[in-house]
Amino acid sequence: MSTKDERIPTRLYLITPPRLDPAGFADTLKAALDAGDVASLQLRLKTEAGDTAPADELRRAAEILMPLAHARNVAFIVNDSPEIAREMGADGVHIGQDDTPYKEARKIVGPDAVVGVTCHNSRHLAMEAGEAGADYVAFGAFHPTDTKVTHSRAEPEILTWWSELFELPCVAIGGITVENAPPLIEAGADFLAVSAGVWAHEKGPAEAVRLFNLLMNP
Ligand SMILES: Cc1ncc(COP(=O)(O)OP(=O)(O)O)c(N)n1
Ligand SMILES: Cc1ncsc1CCOP(=O)(O)O
Ligand SMILES: [Mg+2]
Repeated sequence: MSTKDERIPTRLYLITPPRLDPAGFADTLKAALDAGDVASLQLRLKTEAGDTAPADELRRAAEILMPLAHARNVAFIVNDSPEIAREMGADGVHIGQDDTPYKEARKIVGPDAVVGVTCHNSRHLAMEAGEAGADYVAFGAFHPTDTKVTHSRAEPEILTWWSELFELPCVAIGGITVENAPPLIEAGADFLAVSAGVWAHEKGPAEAVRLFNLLMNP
């Protein structure tokens, strides 16, 4: 087991707000991505009812926001839709347990794209996803969140368990803020997936990205 010092630093995985005007969001996104290291940006657009946003909305947002991410060497991940991920030339897709099954998603996006899988607080789901060929597993929710209705609560121990047993990266998600992030970093999260903790930060998204980076690269 690597000691904390030897570990590759945890990195930030930003999740867009669930509803946005891509043209109006562009400057906010640029400022956030310019404020510190960000590994990836997930386009996660939802209807008021919580369903995946219509394809044309995903396409328009990707057309505007993906170039901003790529210009800063930030991977662009589409949530829910492997078809849109492939069509728009995104770096990958994130799928949950109620989305396109992994094997089908992989067939659509191809072998070189990133496919991430929601595993809630389940060791079994994570081992299943890893075995199937997922590029990362995501555990959560670690804290209460208003961004998504969640039914499972994960504890930091699952990050340590995963990191000590497997090479595959693990992502922590759910209500993560600058204040509650340290135990998740210590526990072994390779990435912190954050939405409101950045976009709704009292000092603005850019400052939130700067503060998260201070935690991860002290
Ligand atoms: C990195 C990451 N982890 C988990 C999720 C949740 O995905 P899912 O369970 O499919 O729920 P929705 O986000 O689609 O509402 C995620 N999007 N990203
Ligand atoms: C998509 C998702 N999956 C589990 S919690 C969550 C919401 C993440 O957003 P926030 O960082 O605002 O809690
Ligand atoms: Mg989903």
